[in-house]
Amino acid sequence: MSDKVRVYEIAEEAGASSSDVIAKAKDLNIELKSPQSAVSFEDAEEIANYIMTGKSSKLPAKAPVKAKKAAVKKVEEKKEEPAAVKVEEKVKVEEKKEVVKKPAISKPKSVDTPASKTEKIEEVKKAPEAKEEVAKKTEDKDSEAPVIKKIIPKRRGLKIVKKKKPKVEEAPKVEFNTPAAGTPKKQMKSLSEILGNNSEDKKDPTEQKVKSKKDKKKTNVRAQDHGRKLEVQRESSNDFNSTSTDSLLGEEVFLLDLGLADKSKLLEETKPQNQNKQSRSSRPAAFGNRPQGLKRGKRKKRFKRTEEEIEITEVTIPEECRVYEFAEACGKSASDVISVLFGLGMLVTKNDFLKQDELEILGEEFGIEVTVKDALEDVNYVDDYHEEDIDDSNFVTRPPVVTIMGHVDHGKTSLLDKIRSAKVAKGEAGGITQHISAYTVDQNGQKITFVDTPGHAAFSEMRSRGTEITDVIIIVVAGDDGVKPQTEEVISHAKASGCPIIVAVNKMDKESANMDMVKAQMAEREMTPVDWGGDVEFIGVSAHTGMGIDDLLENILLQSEVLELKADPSAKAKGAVVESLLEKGRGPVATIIVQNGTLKVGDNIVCDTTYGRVKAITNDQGKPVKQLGLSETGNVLGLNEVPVSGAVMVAQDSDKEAREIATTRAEHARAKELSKSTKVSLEEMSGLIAEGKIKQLPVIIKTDVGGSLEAIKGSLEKIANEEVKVKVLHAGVGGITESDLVLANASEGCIILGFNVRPTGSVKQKAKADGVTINTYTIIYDLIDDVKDALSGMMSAVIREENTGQAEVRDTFVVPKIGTVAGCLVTDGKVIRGGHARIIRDGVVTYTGKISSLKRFKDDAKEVANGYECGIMFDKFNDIKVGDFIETFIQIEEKVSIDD
Ligand SMILES: Nc1nc2c(ncn2[C@@H]2O[C@H](COP(=O)(O)OP(=O)(O)OP(=O)(O)O)[C@@H](O)[C@H]2O)c(=O)[nH]1
Repeated sequence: MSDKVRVYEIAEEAGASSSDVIAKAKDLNIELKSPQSAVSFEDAEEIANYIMTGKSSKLPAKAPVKAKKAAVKKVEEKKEEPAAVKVEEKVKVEEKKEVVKKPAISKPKSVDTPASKTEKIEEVKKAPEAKEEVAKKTEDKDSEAPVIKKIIPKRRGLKIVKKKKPKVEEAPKVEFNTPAAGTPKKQMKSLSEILGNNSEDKKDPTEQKVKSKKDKKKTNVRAQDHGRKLEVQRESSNDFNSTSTDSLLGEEVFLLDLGLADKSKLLEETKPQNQNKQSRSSRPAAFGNRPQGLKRGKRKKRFKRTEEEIEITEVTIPEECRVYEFAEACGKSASDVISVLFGLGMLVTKNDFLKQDELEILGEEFGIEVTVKDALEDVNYVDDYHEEDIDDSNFVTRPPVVTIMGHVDHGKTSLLDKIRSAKVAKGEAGGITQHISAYTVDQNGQKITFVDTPGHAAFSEMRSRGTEITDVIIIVVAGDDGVKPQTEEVISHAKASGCPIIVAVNKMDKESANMDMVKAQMAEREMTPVDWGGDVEFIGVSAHTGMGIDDLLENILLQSEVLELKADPSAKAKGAVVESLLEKGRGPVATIIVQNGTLKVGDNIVCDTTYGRVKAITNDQGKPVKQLGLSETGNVLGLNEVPVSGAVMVAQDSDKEAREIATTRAEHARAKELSKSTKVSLEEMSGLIAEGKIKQLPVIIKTDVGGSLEAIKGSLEKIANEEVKVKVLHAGVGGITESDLVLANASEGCIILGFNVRPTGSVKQKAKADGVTINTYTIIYDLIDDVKDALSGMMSAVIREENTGQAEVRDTFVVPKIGTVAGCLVTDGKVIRGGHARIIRDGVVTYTGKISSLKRFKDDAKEVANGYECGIMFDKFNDIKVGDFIETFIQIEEKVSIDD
C-alpha cells in the first residue's frame, strides 16, 4: 500500500468533491493542485476529518456544517453496496479506500490486514462530545497494541461506547490444512485464516512464530474481530436513521440519527452479528458465503433479513483444498464446481483435493483469481530460523562438508573408507569397519566432513527439499573405466547444485588407469581440467594404496577457503538428517550434521514431522558426547519417530513449540497422503472408462535405514506403464511386524519387501499361516528386478502375428453345395491349414478368416510349400477372385516385460 493518498480518494471517502477537498486542504495550509495530487496519510486524515467534522487540530476549532451532509450522502451511496459479510470483498473495498479516518490515526500496517487482532476500528461519527469520551473508553487495556483508526464516513453513525468482556469466540472452523482432528487450533489454520481474515497472518514473522498461550491472549483476537464486525455492520448500516443504543458484539454502540430512511435494513444486518458473537458471522464471511448459520436475536420478528449477493473476484486458498472447500471460498456450490470439471472431462467428488491445473481452470471459469497459499506457512520452522537476526560477529570458519558421487563400482565406498581409516585418529579402528553415513577427518589440523549419500538421486532429492548440506562435491571416476552413464548423471546433479567440483580419478594404482582419457572424456562434458585451461581440479587417487588422498584433502581445503564458510557456534542449532533408522532398544536414531549453532543434549528439536528432546548424542566415532559443533556429525537419540533423510533439524525454544510444529507438519503430511490416495481413486474412477486397465501390485516396504527406504520407494513408484504399477501401501524403517502382515492381508496380492530386514519368530509363522509373501533383499537392484518380474507377470500377453506364406489365386471353381475353391500357386513361404488367412485384393485386405480346406491335388495337405499348386477353401466365404492373394499366418502369444 502506498503511503500517499490522492485528493479524489479523500473526496470519495469524505463524500465531497475534489475541489472541496482542495479548498479545505488550503484551510489547513495544505497545498493541493488537482484531484490527482497526493498527500501523506496523516494529512489525508486531517483533511477528511476536517471535511466531515469541521474540526482539525491544524485549525482553531471551526464548526463545519457540511460534515453531516457529507455523511448522509455517503451513507446513501453505501446503501447500494452489498452487505453480505464477505471478508474478501470487504478487504478489497477497504484496500481501495484505505483512507484517512480520524485524528491521530496510525497508519494501517497493510491493506491486507484490515482487521488485525490488535487493531481496533473506531468510528467517530457525529456528536463530538460523545465521541471523545467513547474513543477514550474504547482504547482499552490493549492500548499497547497498534490501534488502527480508520475514518470511513459511512460508518459515522456508530460509536463504540463501552466494550464488554471481549469473549474468545469459538468459531466453527473449517480446518483445511489439517483434516485430522485434535490438533491445536493455532497450528491448524482454518481457511478463513488463510483467506486473510486472520490478522495473525500479517503479523511480523517473528511475532508469528509459535507463541505462548499468554501471548496469544494478549493479542486479543476478539478485539480485532470486533473491529471487523463493526465494520461490516457499518457498511450495512448506512441507512440507519435513528439514534439508539444497542448491545452490539458485546459493545455498546451509539447509533446516530442521521435522518435517513430505512432503518430496518441496518437492523436486519446487524442482528445476526449480535447473536453470533462475531465469530460465527465472520467465518462464513471468510468463505465468501452468506452467514446462513447466524441466529436471530430478539428483534428477529421485527425485521426481515435480506440477502445480497457479492461477486467474489479473488480467493486465497491453501494448497490442499478440497472441492467443497473451494466452492465455499468462492461462494459457489460444490455441484457447480463438480459440473465445471465434469464438463472438461474431470471426474471429481466433493471431497477430492483439487490440483493446480484444476484450480486454474475453475478460477478462469468462475472469473475468480485464485491464489494458493502455502499451508505450512505458520510452521515453516526453517524459514523462521533464517529470518531470525543473525549476529555475524560470532561467525567462525566452519569445516567444509563434502559429498562423494560417482558411477557404480568406481570406488566411492573404498575411497570414503580409505580416507576415514587414514585420517581418523588411531585407536578408533573398531568403529571404522562399520558403515557410517557421515564422519569428520582431520587434515593437518583442519577438519573436513564427508557425507555418504545413498546416491546422486538421493542427493538431489535432498536438495529439492531444501536440505543443502554439501559445500564441495567429489566426482569419482575409475581411471581404468572412464566416464560411464552414471558419471554423466552425477555431473548434471553436481552442476545443478552449484557446488565446486573436484574429480577424483580413482584406481590409479591399476596399470590400465589412464588419467588423460578421463580428462578428455570429462572435458567433452564441460568439465575441463585446470591444466587444460578449465576450472576443474583432477586428482589421481587410489583407494587401495592411499595414493593422492592427501592431495585430494588439501584441494578440498583450498576450495573451502575460497567459499569462506562461516557459521555461528553460539546460535540455536540447525542441521540436517543425513540418515535415520529405528534401533531396537534405542528408538529412532538420526544421523545429523550440524550446519549452524551447537546441538546439545537436552535441546528440543524439530526434524520436519518429528520432534523430541535430545536424549543422547554419539559422535562419528561412536563415542557419547554432550554436543555437536559446526559441521560435526553424530547419531542423535530422542526423536519421537524416525525422521526422513534430508529433513532439516532446528532446535526450538521449548518442547511445546517443537511438538506443535512437528505435529502440524505431520498432520499436513498425512493430509497430503490422503489427498494422494483420493487421487488414486480418481484415477480408478476414470479407469471405469478404461475398464480396470491399470493393475496394481500392492507392496509394503520395510528397510533398515531411511535412505534406502526413500530410494526403494522412489524407484518402485517409477516402475509403471499404462497397464501396471506398484502401489506402496506402507513404507517404513524397521523390522517386519505383525501389523505389516495385517495390512498385507487386507490387500489382495500384497507382498512385503524387506531390505536388510528379516522376519523372525511369530511374524514368520504368521506370514506362513496367512499366506503373505515376504521377500527380503540385501541388494536394491534384486528387489527392483523382482518387482519388475512380478509386474511383468501381471501384464497381458502380446499377440504377435507371423506370416507363413502367400499363394496367388490362378483359378476358381465353384463346387455345388460346398463353395468356391481357389486354385492357387504358392508364391512365398508356405501356405498352412489350421492357421488364419486373409484375402488380399489389389493390395487391400478384403477378408480375414480361417482356411477350411487345403488340398494338394485331391489330398488334404497340412501345408503346401513355395512353387507348388494347391486348392484352398475358406470357412463360409466364397468371394474369391482370380488375381487375389491368400496369405496365411499364425498368432503367437508373447509374454511382455515391464522393461519392454
Ligand atoms: N585397484 C583398485 N581397485 C579399487 C580401487 N577402489 C575401489 N576398487 C575396487 O573397485 C570395486 C568397487 O569399489 P566400491 O568402493 O565398492 O565402489 P563404489 O563406487 O562404492 O560402488 P557402489 O557402492 O556399488 O556404487 C571394489 O572391488 C574395490 O575393491 C582402487 O583405488 N584401486
